[in-house]
Amino acid sequence: MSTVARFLRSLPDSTLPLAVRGYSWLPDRMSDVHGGGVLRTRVLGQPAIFLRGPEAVDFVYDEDHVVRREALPGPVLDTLFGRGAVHTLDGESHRVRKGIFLGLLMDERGVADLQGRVVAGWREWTARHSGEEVVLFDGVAEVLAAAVSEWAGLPCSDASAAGTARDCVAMVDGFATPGPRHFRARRARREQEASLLPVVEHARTGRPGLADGSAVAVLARHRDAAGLPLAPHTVAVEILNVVRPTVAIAWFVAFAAHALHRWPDQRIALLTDEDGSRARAFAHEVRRFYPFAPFVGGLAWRDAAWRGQRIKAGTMVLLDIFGHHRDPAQWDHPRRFDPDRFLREPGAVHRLIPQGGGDPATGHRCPGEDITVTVLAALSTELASLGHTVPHQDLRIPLSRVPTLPRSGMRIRLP
Ligand code: HEM
Repeated sequence: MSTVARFLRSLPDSTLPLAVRGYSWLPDRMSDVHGGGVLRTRVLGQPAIFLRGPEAVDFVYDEDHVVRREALPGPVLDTLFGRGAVHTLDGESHRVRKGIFLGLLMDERGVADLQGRVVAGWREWTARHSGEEVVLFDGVAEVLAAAVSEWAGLPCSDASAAGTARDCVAMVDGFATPGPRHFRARRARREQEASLLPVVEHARTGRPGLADGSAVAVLARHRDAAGLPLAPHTVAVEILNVVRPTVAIAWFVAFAAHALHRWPDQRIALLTDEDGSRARAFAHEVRRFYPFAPFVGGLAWRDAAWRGQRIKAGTMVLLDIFGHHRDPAQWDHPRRFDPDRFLREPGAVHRLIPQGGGDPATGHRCPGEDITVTVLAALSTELASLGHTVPHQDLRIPLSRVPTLPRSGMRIRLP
């Protein structure tokens, strides 16, 4: 065995401390290298290297260094993304599949249509529960599930929206943790995938009223270069890759309510927003300041080097998202909640990586960023003008939990 191989084998496995300490585990352990950070360890028994810094973003999003096939562990596929998802593809097959998502999710009119449905659903929900004390996170997840289901072309009722919201939240909540939350996530995915198979079948045999441009129609009727359709299970997986992350915007909305409560001046800023720029800056700062996706990455497919660090083929290469957004080398006063940083320096938005880095058209960066920012900005503005009160509750955000939330789920009393 070579010296390098012996060194890699001797590294401690960090899976357990990572699961126990969550977001707070990594930043303390990164050692600084000029212009970035690095940590060598093992995750799930595999050699892994965590990287941080702008050049690390470029490195991780270069397919010449890092690939996705066989990179994502089974427990993440069976909960968060689904087997055969776009997240697991490389090269030409990724480009073709990603093209479907770019067309569906980055079309301006489509984004505006979804935003309109979300805001209408929100107003209806706040009116229906007027005077009640509600858990904002749960309510918003249902509003988002109903809006995105209809928008995507899924048959939808109040009851099915509640079930979709519950299952999508479970899939996100349980992907990074062992135990009951993880088993709930697996069951939620199994049940949602199974319930979508007849929907795919129906879309293929000509469901009356199904809009041609909807996610269900486009994915179900897609033909690859050889003229072959996607397997029904793959279509179900990819429909969920539209619905689930849209429901997950509820995490950011709960954080937005937390920020408006903690820094009331922000409410005034949103109420006096004339052109929507403050609301978007606020949405960006919520995505920077509050923790959500902890890291992303893949596998080094050949020996490579980053800033003098040798990376052997087969090493997991992970980009530290949480640390990136708190790095004083990249952000002035990173621990200050300051949406104006994006108004003072509009280019700062390009340093954000809460939904991955690089170019969504050519790499794995999230194609749902426009939707996320648009919906989050709209609901933040709705919250600012709602006139709700925030009852006494536990608003601490535990960093040991991934994903995390204010402990109370953010309870508010509606006017
Ligand atoms: C809650 C807000 C969201 C967060 C935090 C988020 C985060 C992410 C992250 C970290 C990635 C992985 C990037 C990588 O692998 O390098 C990703 C990919 C993806 N996201 Fe999002 N996302 C969000 C919202 C959305 C929405 C609203 C949609 C669709 C409507 C969406 C659809 C996708 C898809 C399809 C991919 C796979 C892209 C690929 O592999 O090429 N996401 N997202």
